[in-house]
Amino acid sequence: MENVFVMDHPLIQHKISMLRDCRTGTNEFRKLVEEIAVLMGYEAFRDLPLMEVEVRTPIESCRTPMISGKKLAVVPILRAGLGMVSGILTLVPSAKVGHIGLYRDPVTHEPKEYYCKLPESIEQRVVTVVDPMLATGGSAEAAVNFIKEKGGKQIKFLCIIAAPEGLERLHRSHPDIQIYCGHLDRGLDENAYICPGLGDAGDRIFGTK
Ligand SMILES: O=P(O)(O)OC[C@H]1O[C@H](OP(=O)(O)OP(=O)(O)O)[C@H](O)[C@@H]1O
Ligand SMILES: O=c1cc[nH]c(=O)[nH]1
Ligand SMILES: [Mg+2]
Repeated sequence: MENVFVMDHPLIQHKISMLRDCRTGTNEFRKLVEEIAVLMGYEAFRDLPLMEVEVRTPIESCRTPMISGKKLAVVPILRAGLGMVSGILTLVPSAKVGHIGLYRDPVTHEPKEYYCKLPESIEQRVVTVVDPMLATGGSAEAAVNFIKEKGGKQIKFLCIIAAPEGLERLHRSHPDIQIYCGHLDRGLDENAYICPGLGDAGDRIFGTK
């Protein structure tokens, strides 16, 4: 699928396996989510535009590439997406941070909005939406809808684990955005949880249940 990238890096796969393990506690889980976000961000930012700048080394002056003045924003889907923000900011520390609050209705599994605050001039930014889990795709689809309604144009979506159902829904609704998945799992169960998945990402990051 065009614009869909499933990661195959061994470090990402290894860390995802550790996340899945039900014996992995909150502290370690949170660290792993952050580390995976760094590794996924490294791949996802491959296409950031560069420009040549003049730099004087101790030897001589040269023209050398730096990230062009493109503005960046990272937008976690609350709560679980918060766990990936620090990893992305490690790579792009000057990015602005927006927040979109959504939770899944326990019966319909459709997303309910409770918060949305995005950085200014969103239309000029590369917007990286982060959420560890892409299950039915309802939350990601709604988040991208909000960002587009506010003018966002260049959007990337990063998830650690995707179900085929959610990936297809998000790609069908928003074929223009780039979707990066750490791993594509088998599918959803009757409660719309990803199988084998890792359980409830928000609860495991924040130690709630
Ligand atoms: O693709 P979907 O079917 O929409 O499911 C994925 C969403 O479910 C989880 O959030 P949850 O509703 O558990 O909220 P939380 O992060 O506050 O725990 C997850 O972090 C995604 O946002
Ligand atoms: O498996 C799932 C599905 C939705 N949200 C999660 O946190 N986990
Ligand atoms: Mg949750």
